[in-house]
Order: sequence, then structure tokens, then C-alpha cells
Amino acid sequence: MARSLGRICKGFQCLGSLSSIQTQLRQPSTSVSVRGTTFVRTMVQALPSLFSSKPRDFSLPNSSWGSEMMRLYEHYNSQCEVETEGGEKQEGPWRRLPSYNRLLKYATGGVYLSKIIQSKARLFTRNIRDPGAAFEYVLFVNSEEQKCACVFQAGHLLEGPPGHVHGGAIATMIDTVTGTHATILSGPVMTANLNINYRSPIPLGSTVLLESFLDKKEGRKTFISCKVTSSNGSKLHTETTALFLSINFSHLLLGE
Ligand SMILES: CCCCCCCCCC(=O)SCCNC(=O)CCNC(=O)[C@H](O)C(C)(C)COP(=O)(O)OP(=O)(O)OC[C@H]1O[C@@H](n2cnc3c(N)ncnc32)[C@H](O)[C@@H]1OP(=O)(O)O
Repeated sequence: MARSLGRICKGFQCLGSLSSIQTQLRQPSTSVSVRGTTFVRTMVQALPSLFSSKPRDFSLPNSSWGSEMMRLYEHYNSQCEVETEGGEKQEGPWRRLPSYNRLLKYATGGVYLSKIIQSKARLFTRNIRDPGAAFEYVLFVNSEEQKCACVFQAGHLLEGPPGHVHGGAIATMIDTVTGTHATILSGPVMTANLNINYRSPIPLGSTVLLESFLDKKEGRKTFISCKVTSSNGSKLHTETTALFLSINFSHLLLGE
């Protein structure tokens, strides 16, 4: 019992780091975009400190990334840092988000889960070790324009219709991108509604671009839209509207 309480307290300490990020987000500032930039920078810097050892950043290129995946990665990554006329480097409009296969060491899904489940819990999209087999993706955020872009290469384990990507795998990626975007904009949220129109199938192994946009914020509600296109933008694969509701961490930890 005492040990369980210790674990939960440690979990809350981790959550404290996230709370401070949220506090920063809520502090009055001159504009939403400045606030967003600060939040993203803080989040990027704070996340690794929540782990017990140095975690693998899954958003960095690996040998399975094809030429289209690399081309789009370079396209956005080159805009994360730009050179001034005087030759100095400064932050660009985009920022790459690191990606780990678990978010918190202790608070991995509620106090009612067994220790074994807590220790084995992994993020759904990052739990297959074989590079290129499933979800290969990297997410970039543009705080000024309040949008996100995700380059996604769909591996052979994501098959639905023969030779094409499973609709649930596509929905997973849309939920991941819009959910991350909503978290950046509003702090902790959960998906309340995801409305997807599938317009054309995605060939297995291909690279696509997911772009998400803030539609509006109303109280606890954050409305995001998202489209998935082929890597050169010529083909529309899906169109989505999503609703996220802001939550307290106790909603996840205690089921309240
Ligand atoms: C770093 C790694 C990042 C990875 C990102 C991955 C993102 C993945 C995100 C997810 O997948 S979350 C998992 C899937 N989602 C869930 O399991 C959520 C389950 N549902 C709930 O927990 C609750 O229903 C929810 C928190 C969404 C809302 O419950 P609340 O009790 O907080 O809200 P309430 O029912 O009081 O409704 C508040 C308002 O929202 C509205 N609302 C709630 N659900 C709605 C809905 N589904 N559609 C439209 N409106 C909805 C509701 O009508 C009301 O509107 P008004 O204030 O105007 O009256």
C-alpha cells in the first residue's frame, strides 16, 4: 500500500512538470502564438526529463525512411532553424516534436492498473520495434500559424484492403496528430469526437502528409480539422473534423 502510494506520488511529481508547462501556457502574454511557441519549446525540453533513462526519439530518421519521407522531413526540418542576414542562426517557423514510446514512468493509465501493466505500457503508435514495419512519422508544429504537419510512412503491418492502409491505422494517425495539436493549444485533452471522410485509399508503403488546423476554441472545447494528402499534395486521402475536451489529470489517474 505504502509502495503504491509512493508510486502515485512520484507520478504526480512527473505530472507536476507537465502542470508547470500548462501554467506557462495559461500565463497572460502578448499573443497566442508567442504563448504557443513558449509552450512547445518548454514541452520539447521537459519531456526527456520525465523518463528514468535517455529514451529513444522515434521522430528522427532511420534506415527505413524512403526518399519521399526524407524529402518532406528535410523540407520542414530546414525551417526549424533559419539564418539571419548577418549569418546568425535563429528559430524558424517550424519546430520538430520529439516522440517517445511512453510518456510518463509511473502515471501510465490509472492507479487501478497492475504494476506489470504499468511497466509494460507503451504508446500504441511506437510499440513495434522493427523500423519501417508500422507507423513511421515525424510531427512539426508551427505556433505562429497554429498548425501542425506530420510526415507519415505507412509500413507493411498496417494493411487493410489488399495493398492499402487500414482505415483504423489512418484514424490512429489522425487522432495522434490532432490530439497532439490540441494538447499544444489547450493542455491535457481527450478526443470526444473524430469525424473522418475517407476520399481515396492510401497505398501501403507510401508517404503521406497530415496537416491539422485550429478551427476554434470554446471554453473546454478545442475544434481541429485535418486533411491527409499524398506527399506532393496532388491527391486528397481524408478530411477530418475533431473535437477535444480539456480534462484534469485526475480524469486519467482516478477515472473521475
Ligand atoms: C505525446 C503523445 C500524444 C499522443 C496523442 C494521442 C492523442 C490520443 C487522444 C485519444 O485517443 S483520447 C482516447 C479516446 N477518447 C476517450 O477515451 C474519451 C472518452 N470520453 C470521455 O472521457 C468523456 O466523454 C470526455 C472527457 C470526452 C467528456 O466528458 P466530460 O464529462 O468532461 O464532458 P461533458 O460530458 O460534461 O461535456 C462537456 C461539453 O462537451 C460536449 N461533448 C462531450 N462529448 C461530446 C461529443 N462526443 N461530441 C460533441 N460534444 C460533446 C457536451 O455536450 C458538453 O457541451 P456543453 O458544455 O456545450 O453543454
